[in-house]
Amino acid sequence: MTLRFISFEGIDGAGKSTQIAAARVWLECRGFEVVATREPGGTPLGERLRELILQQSMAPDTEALLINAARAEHLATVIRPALERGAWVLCDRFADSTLAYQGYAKGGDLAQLRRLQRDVVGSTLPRRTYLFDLSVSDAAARRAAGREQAESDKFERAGASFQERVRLGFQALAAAEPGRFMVLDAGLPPATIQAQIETDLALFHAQVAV
Ligand SMILES: Nc1ncnc2c1ncn2[C@@H]1O[C@H](COP(=O)(O)OP(=O)(O)OP(=O)(O)O)[C@@H](O)[C@H]1O
Ligand SMILES: Cc1cn([C@H]2C[C@H](O)[C@@H](COP(=O)(O)O)O2)c(=O)[nH]c1=O
Repeated sequence: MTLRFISFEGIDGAGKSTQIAAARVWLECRGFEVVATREPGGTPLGERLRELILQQSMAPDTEALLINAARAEHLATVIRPALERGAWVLCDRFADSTLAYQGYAKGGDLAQLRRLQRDVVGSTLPRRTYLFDLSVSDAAARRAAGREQAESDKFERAGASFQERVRLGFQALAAAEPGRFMVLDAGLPPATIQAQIETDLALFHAQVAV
């Protein structure tokens, strides 16, 4: 059921949204339905929770529970129905972000976060995860060039050492599951990364089709 479920992960500003848009076009040109979505968010309720999660300071357990509440709604009303009708789901962040941000970067208990994840996500896990690996300074420069500071959220404002811990967290997650993760050098030009993803999607699509 999760064969066409793909997540895109990485620190803030690493280039995920840019490549999701390209992957969407690639798949749609081949006749597939694509649902491109994001976390936290992806549903009307999830987008309201996103505002709180990204802007409001809160206790660590509250944050993890709200993120997972948004995820439960997202899975029930968007992700699972899309996968069941055969659509591809391209998700801008999923459960790995919770382990990287709330776990590795904020110091949350990884075992507890994984238990919560198991309860909420069950077996609806991405079959492929593209990790956009980029230096914290390059990502910050991209964010600064791409938008006004006033639009930044609390995670982006948490500083370079926080983003560094997020990056290391993602690298640890990728090392533990090399079959699911494909680590991309997000410092390469967009067209190069797009070609790498398209090559991978072509192989991946062939496996799904048989
Ligand atoms: N490979 C790249 N090289 C240089 N700039 C890039 C590259 N990919 C994306 N960008 C630019 O960097 C900025 C951030 O890209 P994008 O929004 O795709 O990142 P993101 O990972 O989705 O960010 P966020 O996590 O903050 O939503 C944008 O201005 C985008 O045009
Ligand atoms: C899913 C998820 C997200 N976050 C953080 C990571 C980012 O800073 C924001 C989302 O912003 P983006 O522009 O959509 O990338 O939320 C988190 O801390 N934990 C999570 O599980």
